[in-house]
Amino acid sequence: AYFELGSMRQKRMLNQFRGPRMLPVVGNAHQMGKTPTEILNRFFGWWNEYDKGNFRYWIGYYSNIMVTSPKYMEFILSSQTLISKSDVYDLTHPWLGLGLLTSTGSKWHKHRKMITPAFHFNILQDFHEVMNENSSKFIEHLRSLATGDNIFDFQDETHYLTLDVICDTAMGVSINAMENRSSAVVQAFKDITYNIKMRAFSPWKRNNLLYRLAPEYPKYCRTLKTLQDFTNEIIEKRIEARNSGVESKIQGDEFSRKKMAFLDTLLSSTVDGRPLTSQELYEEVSTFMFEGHDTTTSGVGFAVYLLSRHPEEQQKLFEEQCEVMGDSGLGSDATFQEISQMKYLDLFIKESQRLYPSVPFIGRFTEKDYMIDGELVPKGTTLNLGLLMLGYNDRVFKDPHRFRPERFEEQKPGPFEYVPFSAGPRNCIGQKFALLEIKTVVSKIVRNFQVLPALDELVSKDGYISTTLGLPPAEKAKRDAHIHKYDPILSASMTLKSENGLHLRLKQRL
Ligand code: HEM
Repeated sequence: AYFELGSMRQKRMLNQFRGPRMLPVVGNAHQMGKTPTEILNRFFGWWNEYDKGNFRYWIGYYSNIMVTSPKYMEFILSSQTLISKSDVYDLTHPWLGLGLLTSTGSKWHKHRKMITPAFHFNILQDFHEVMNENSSKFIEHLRSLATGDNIFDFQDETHYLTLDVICDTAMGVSINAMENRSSAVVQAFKDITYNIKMRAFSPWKRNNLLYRLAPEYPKYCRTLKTLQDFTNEIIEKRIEARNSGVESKIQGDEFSRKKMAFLDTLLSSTVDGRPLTSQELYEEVSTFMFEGHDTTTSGVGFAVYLLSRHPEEQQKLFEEQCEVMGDSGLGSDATFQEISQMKYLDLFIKESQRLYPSVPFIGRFTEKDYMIDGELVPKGTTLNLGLLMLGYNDRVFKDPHRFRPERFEEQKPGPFEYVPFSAGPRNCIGQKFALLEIKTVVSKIVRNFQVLPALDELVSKDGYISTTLGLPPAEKAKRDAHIHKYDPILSASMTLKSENGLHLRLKQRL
């Protein structure tokens, strides 16, 4: 009775929205599905049913609106007040606390202003050196895997690369994850990101109290402690080194790099006229560690996945590399400027983020009533912004299941019709960093290897992707017949590493 009475006003207001019929107490929870794939299919099913617009659904007494209309996107993403995150972000709190991603109100405003200069053009150029160094190492490692018809899990390998890049740029230390992959810290980073995503899709494990009963809970606590100790120790050492003025003098030491790590920017910054507290430093550095490597892993992974399925587009990319780098420059590092000249690569990454955005959904929570596009959205509503769905809207992207990078040249989507990095004041602060890293790695891969799927028959024959997300049921059934166990995106979800991984083969070009 308490919950029913408490949600009466919301129910009355939300009835104006289209959405599936709900049952008492459970709402629509019984229809959601259990696995990430089932959940995504359910969302796409409703989205098609409600004419590719917004729809509301209830999980028990929690009201949700799936937002995909550009007008709503614009209102929400441009708002300076509707910036509180939905409860799914609470899953990151034990690790990240309240850093830039999860904080709200004046803390977020002040920290955003303070952190913005950390992505200044000059700093990004220094970071590009780190990206180049690490991707060269990565290429050498891939070379050792590119023997004969060897099949390996590409996503898994990429994870270590992006971890090395973010550790060096965020904290100024090298953990050499590519070589020390079994170290406790490296595994801890890997485990915690998997854990957060897995819990987001699991209604029971999402609950903190119930999660304590899960068999993996003790391991989760150990992982958390490993990460907290590691990050706090780096911060302490960095502060000590700064205080004693020995930063640049220790030869061969992990603190000897001259470039400015993100942590250094934080240590030289102030909020309300005071330096950041240890807790604030910890929260922001950890946020960057999380946001800065998992997203780029899937960014590189999905781009390379598409390379393997679409040989014509791969060839076009290779030709562009020859043009920009010159035949004799194919083995060298691309400069910042050369990367910006790679126009087809830019289109290719845009198209891969349309189909497989690294961040498929983002969430907000209304702390008061909002009037959006003539509709009253009541206080206490969770707004799930379906960035993933935007890419499959055939009113914006003609023939959306077709992989065609050129589409971004021919017709630009509106400012709120394609937003893989979000938009407005709370957009991705690391967008330029991310694109630079993804392009640096992909450009090197294309120059050095021909990327092939695990099995030849997985190559797309008609330019269409094999993912069935968003297709009407009849077409979906037709394509389902071609699903192959090696295809990671079909066999699992967009966001969770599948049981099969992203299996590829490489043939050396250089
Ligand atoms: C392909 C790569 C990436 C994608 C697609 C991506 C996407 C996004 C999206 C959609 C948001 C909005 C989240 C929300 O509103 O809840 C976001 C926020 C954020 N991103 Fe990224 N991101 C990427 C890489 C990075 C990198 C490399 C960094 C750091 C080096 C980074 C740091 C952040 C931070 C700190 C926020 C929170 C910003 C704020 O709330 O003010 N991201 N990102």
